[in-house]
Amino acid sequence: MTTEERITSSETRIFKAVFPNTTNHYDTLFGGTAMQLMDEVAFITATRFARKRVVTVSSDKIDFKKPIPAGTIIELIGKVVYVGKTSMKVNVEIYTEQMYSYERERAIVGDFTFVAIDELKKPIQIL
Ligand SMILES: CCCCCCCCCCCCCCCC(=O)SCCNC(=O)CCNC(=O)[C@H](O)C(C)(C)COP(=O)(O)OP(=O)(O)OC[C@H]1O[C@@H](n2cnc3c(N)ncnc32)[C@H](O)[C@@H]1OP(=O)(O)O
Repeated sequence: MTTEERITSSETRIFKAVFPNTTNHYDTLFGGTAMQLMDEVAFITATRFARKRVVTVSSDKIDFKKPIPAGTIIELIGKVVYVGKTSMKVNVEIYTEQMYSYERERAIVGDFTFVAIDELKKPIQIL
């Protein structure tokens, strides 16, 4: 499989409903919860790309562009955007969808870098 094919096949999408137990006093999704979900989808994307153990080494700027209200559906999309020697960068977007209409908008975006490691937790080549 080419690197491009691996990038395409490892693209990962997760849907969640935003319930009140994940919201703050503004009735919108907690920023920390959003970041945990983003790390999770990024981790799954990186693992599906590399098919090796990976750990998060860094998260880049995360932009919270729109609030995510309780009672909406969110879609998280993880995509590998850079492959280095032992590291790779995964871009994660969160889209908000209204439950009872087709209204949809991009709410949060950020990048996460992972390093592939061996049994001794030392960096190893991604490919
Ligand atoms: C009970 C139920 C609870 C449920 C709840 C569910 C929650 C569900 C969440 C799931 C989410 C899962 C997520 C799991 C993932 C972790 O949680 S992992 C835990 C957090 N991460 C760690 O502990 C990693 C700690 N760091 C390390 O161990 C070491 O730094 C590493 C990563 C092995 C790297 O070792 P190093 O000696 O620094 O490596 P070095 O050779 O200098 O660099 C290696 C590569 O990394 C790059 N790099 C190094 N530092 C950086 C940096 N700061 N920025 C960018 N690139 C960097 C280098 O450029 C190099 O890249 P290449 O040129 O080779 O491509």
